[in-house]
Amino acid sequence: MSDLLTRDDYAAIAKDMDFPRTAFIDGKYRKGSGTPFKTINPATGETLTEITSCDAADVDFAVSKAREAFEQGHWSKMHPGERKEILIRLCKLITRNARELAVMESLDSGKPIRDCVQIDLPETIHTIKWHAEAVDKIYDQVAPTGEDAMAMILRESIGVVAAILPWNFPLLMLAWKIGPALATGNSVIVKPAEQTSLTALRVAELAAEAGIPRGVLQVLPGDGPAVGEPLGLHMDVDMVSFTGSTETGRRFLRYAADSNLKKVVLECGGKNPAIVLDDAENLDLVAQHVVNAAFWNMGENCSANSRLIVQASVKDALMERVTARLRDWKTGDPLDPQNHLGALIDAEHVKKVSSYLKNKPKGPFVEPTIFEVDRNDPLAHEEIFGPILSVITVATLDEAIEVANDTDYGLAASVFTANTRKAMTTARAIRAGTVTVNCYGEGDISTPFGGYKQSGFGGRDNGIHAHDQYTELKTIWVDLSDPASGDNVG
Ligand SMILES: NC(=O)C1=CN([C@@H]2O[C@H](COP(=O)(O)OP(=O)(O)OC[C@H]3O[C@@H](n4cnc5c(N)ncnc54)[C@H](O)[C@@H]3O)[C@@H](O)[C@H]2O)C=CC1
Ligand code: BAL
Repeated sequence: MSDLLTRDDYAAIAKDMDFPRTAFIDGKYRKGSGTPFKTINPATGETLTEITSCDAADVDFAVSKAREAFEQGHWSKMHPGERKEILIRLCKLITRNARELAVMESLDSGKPIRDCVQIDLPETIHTIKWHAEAVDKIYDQVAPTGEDAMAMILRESIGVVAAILPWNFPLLMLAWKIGPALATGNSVIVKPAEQTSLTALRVAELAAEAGIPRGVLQVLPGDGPAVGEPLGLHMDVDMVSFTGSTETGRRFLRYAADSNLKKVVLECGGKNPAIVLDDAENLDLVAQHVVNAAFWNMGENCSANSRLIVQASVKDALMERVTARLRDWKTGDPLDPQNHLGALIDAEHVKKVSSYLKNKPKGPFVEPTIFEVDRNDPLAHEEIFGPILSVITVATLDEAIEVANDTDYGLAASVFTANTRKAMTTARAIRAGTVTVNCYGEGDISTPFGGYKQSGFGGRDNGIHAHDQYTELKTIWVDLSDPASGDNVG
């Protein structure tokens, strides 16, 4: 907590804050043509500011500017080392403004300030920097053609990318998308979630200050139908990279099918299991991981371990420790650094999460809740996206794996056991993009993140694998055979 200020300090920063109110298009703040909408502080219900929504005409204009920038090549054809320098300059500007951005993120999303300061901001900066630093160290390939030819396999920027963002990690998801997409030379149009547009707009302003050419990074606030749909259907958008619900992800596949077959990469929901076997060591530590995995970010996290699958003989001992650990996790004012849980994103989401609870919360603050359920209970299957943990007791390892895989999702999982062979066979048996052993996490920036089954489609965020999303492969085949031999024809 040493890097945290007091609640009063954060409130003072919030009081003096200027919020963006318009889109960021073609290198400057510009009013969209749509209707203004309120951006609300979920913790207080107060209006932070009104933002002018964009509409389909603004999408057309931004796409034309993105295309123009891409064709001109001031960014797309810039030496990768120079792109790296500019992105690192952006990271320095974000660092310089980190305190303001952390408070803005907390006010706009209800996330606890301690997480914004200690996780979201440092991870955002680290992500952009990592991709920037990687991009001038990647070599293309030469295929094993034999002596008579030389075939080069090159990666080329894909063109105009639309990044559609969720509200649960506004800055970090922005970084997961723009880090690799900009590093690889694309023009990017960001559509933030309508609940949380502020920090993306501010970062676009900082990107211009850092030297990213106009049209290369644009931010278009507005809701799904106003901005997301026209981007998804646009004939001159080459790719959509989306994070959000599986339902909306499906729409983007339809938009692509109904327009130009743009590439679509989806990172969607999860109902992720944590399996605790009876030989798990250090149950105090396991309990810490279980609590963090289920309740971090109010459970508004696609990779939350919202199902705990525990072997019967160890269940009581574990649950005692989980309950004890939870006593330290306080819920309340997001600007108070003592609180681990802040406010849920909006009234509609509070209503959805509350529908699973007997004691209805009075406001946006929902206390962590644990249910012991049967494996067929809806609580064991539906993505709630709130601070609710469903505990399912099993007898054997085989049953644990069967229950873990009994879901439409396949984003992440954790397994706790002292036995390496069991850990590895379980990790392999679980159909999920990330499996952590004796810990909870999403890996780090060096490891790909994304889902099996209905948790994802088409690619991975993070790691060098993310660069695959934002590049096309081109083969250049050169005939080296002797023209006099005639072997090079037909
Ligand atoms: N990372 C994740 O896995 C996330 C999952 N969710 C899940 O989705 C549920 C609903 O949350 P929402 O905010 O409604 O998520 P959503 O998936 O509808 O929203 C994500 C993004 O898609 C855009 N969008 C929505 N409808 C659209 C449409 N018709 N066409 C184009 N773009 C559209 C939104 O404006 C936002 O930018 C949550 O309760 C949670 O279960 C929500 C956010 C993130
Ligand atoms: N946990 C990072 C991705 C997401 O929740 O949207």
